[in-house]
Amino acid sequence: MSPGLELAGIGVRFGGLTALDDVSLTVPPGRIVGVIGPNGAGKTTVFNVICGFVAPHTGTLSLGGRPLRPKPHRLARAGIARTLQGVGLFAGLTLAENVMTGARARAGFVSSLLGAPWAARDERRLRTEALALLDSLDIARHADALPATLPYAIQKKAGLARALAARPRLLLLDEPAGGLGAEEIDELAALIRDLPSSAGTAVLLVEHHMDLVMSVCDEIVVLDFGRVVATGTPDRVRGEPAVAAAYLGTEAITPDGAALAPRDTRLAATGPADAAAGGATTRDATAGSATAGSATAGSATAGGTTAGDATTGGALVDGATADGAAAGGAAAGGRPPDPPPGGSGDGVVAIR
Ligand SMILES: Nc1ncnc2c1ncn2[C@@H]1O[C@H](COP(=O)(O)OP(=O)(O)OP(=O)(O)O)[C@@H](O)[C@H]1O
Repeated sequence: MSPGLELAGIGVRFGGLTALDDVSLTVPPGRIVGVIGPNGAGKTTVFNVICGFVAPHTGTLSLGGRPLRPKPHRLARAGIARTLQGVGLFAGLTLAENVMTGARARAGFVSSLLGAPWAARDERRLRTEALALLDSLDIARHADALPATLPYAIQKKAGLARALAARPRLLLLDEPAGGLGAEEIDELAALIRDLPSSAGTAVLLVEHHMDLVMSVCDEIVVLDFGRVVATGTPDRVRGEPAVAAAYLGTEAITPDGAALAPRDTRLAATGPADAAAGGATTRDATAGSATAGSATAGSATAGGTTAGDATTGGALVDGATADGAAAGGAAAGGRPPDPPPGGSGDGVVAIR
């Protein structure tokens, strides 16, 4: 079996801020790997590297055994599909038409553009495929409705259908549980668990909802301050002290023996930008430290080197951007306080 996604030694800096530091992870075909970590840990940056919105300064990427040099507008051709944190459907297209855009991205259909004689047949085939996908997610009855007329959970499923229509080798799921209720999340978990086995797809999931992550992932990679602090099965990761430290701010020892200070007091000046920032943290300031926060945000903004920043959205299908949805890569900002131990509002549940 050909290898799936491999990231080796990926490093990303935004000015003086180290967003990713020597991050390595593998997602074999047919497996689901989750990336978790507190706010600002670097999860979205991992996705943005894979999608080509952010260029790493160290490390290599490969997909299917070949070097991956992602171009955001050609992701589907590279075998990658991504769902967005929001929904990101095209507002003016029906659900079926939205899903058809995913299939077009895969196949590079130009027949309809050219008015080729076989265009109508191609379109019928795409629609049949789209309806089958919507049916598999139990939303085919909404095929001809516009997204805005439907409940959020159905729009989310349609976003998933559109990504699947590209028949990706790698599926990136960006906080799929966001905005869903408990019952809908259970249903989503069942769908996600079925994805790789049915198509041999490698699935990389970024999600704050721990119950979902723990229930669907074969393996979990835990990031904190841009570093991998734990990797393993859900059961193993759950018991890692470094994970508790990352989420709860307790002192802990990483698997390689390095001491981790409580998260909110950790300082790590790494370069001129930090010096200019008056020795502020290399990451977002912690809650309650307004001075460090503005200094860090200032240095990051000044040094921001991404191709995407706040406008990296809508990269679900090649050449397509949907109604302004942002796929991450937000400009530097303060790191919101982490949820309290044992769970919080906003659907975020801490490790337990
Ligand atoms: N384009 C950018 N320019 C400058 N700094 C950035 C940029 N994108 C991300 N960062 C910073 O890099 C760090 C990692 O951000 P990232 O969005 O990857 O974290 P995250 O784990 O996805 O957080 P969240 O859970 O809040 O979405 C943060 O400190 C963030 O402010």
